[in-house]
Amino acid sequence: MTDAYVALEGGRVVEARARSPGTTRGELVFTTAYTGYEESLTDPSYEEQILTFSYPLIGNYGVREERFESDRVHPRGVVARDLTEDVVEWLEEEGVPAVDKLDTRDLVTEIRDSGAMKCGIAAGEDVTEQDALDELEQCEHMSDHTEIGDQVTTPETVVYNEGGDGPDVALIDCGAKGSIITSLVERDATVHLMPHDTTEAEVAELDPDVLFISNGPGDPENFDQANELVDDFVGEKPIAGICLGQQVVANALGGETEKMEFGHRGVNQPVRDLRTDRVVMTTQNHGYTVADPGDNLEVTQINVNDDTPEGLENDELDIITRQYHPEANPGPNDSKSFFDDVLAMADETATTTN
Ligand SMILES: NC(=O)CC[C@H](N)C(=O)O
Repeated sequence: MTDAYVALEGGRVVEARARSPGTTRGELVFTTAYTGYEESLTDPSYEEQILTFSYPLIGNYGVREERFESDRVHPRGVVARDLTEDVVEWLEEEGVPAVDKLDTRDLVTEIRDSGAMKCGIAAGEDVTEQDALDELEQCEHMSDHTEIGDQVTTPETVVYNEGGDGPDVALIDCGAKGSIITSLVERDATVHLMPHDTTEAEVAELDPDVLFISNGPGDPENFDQANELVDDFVGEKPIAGICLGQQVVANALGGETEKMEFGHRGVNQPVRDLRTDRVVMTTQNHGYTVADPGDNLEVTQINVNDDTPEGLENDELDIITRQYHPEANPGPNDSKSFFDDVLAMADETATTTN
């Protein structure tokens, strides 16, 4: 019996099985990752999106809190071929609707052909096709979620590894994954996780060794204050960024971002470093990209599949950003040395100014 419906932009409705009941809406995206469902489901970058897993069986090794990237599930809904009881229980507790028993290959192919799309879901006893279409009708474009930063940021500054021997990092929380904090703390940095709307005066008072803009959901143009901070501190402090962070840094320094067709979504995205000519496999989940890096940033890494910028740098101004996720979780650890490079910029500045 059909007790769930997935309505796609354009009006097509796909039948499914309800697992975690409810109605929901969001931008329909996918991940091709075959592991790491706990990490993906707790990644704040999926806020206001519905996540489709293309790998057919999700939940086969349980749900463990130590693998979470934040303290809650962020996608508005979950779609998979088969979800295990463990995952369903978790999603029910979190109040996040989930459906399975539908052809996810077909869904992902449709997203790849038509681009990221709006989606409405209705799941549970007595729901109708119309309920899913009503949700779809109310679904907003990602770029219209102008206050999305408020939904994912820390309400106040939190300090990790206070008194550590390494540099002080002001990590501007646009929806930061926990593994970014862990990667810095493992290198003995002190991380000051600060709200996305932190002011220039607040950062100046802290006087960190590095300004780091985190990953995050939605359109980078909706993170005005993070953009301002980059503009305020460029040339004064080393600057780093991951994913949305790279996009914000580019926008702040005269570049431009744009929405991609369906984004980069998986844990096997090949990236070429143009300085060393080496290729690494990377984790990615982004729907916007830097269309023009502007005059201040050199493109040092590109995506092998479509040549889009994956790394931006300015050696003189001490800026280094990545479009992919060096912190992994999920995905390969090939580019963890990014964090060493970030902290080395801080050490160099400390040596030259002392
Ligand atoms: N993971 C991220 O930080 C995603 C960045 C941005 N929200 C995008 O979709 O492009």
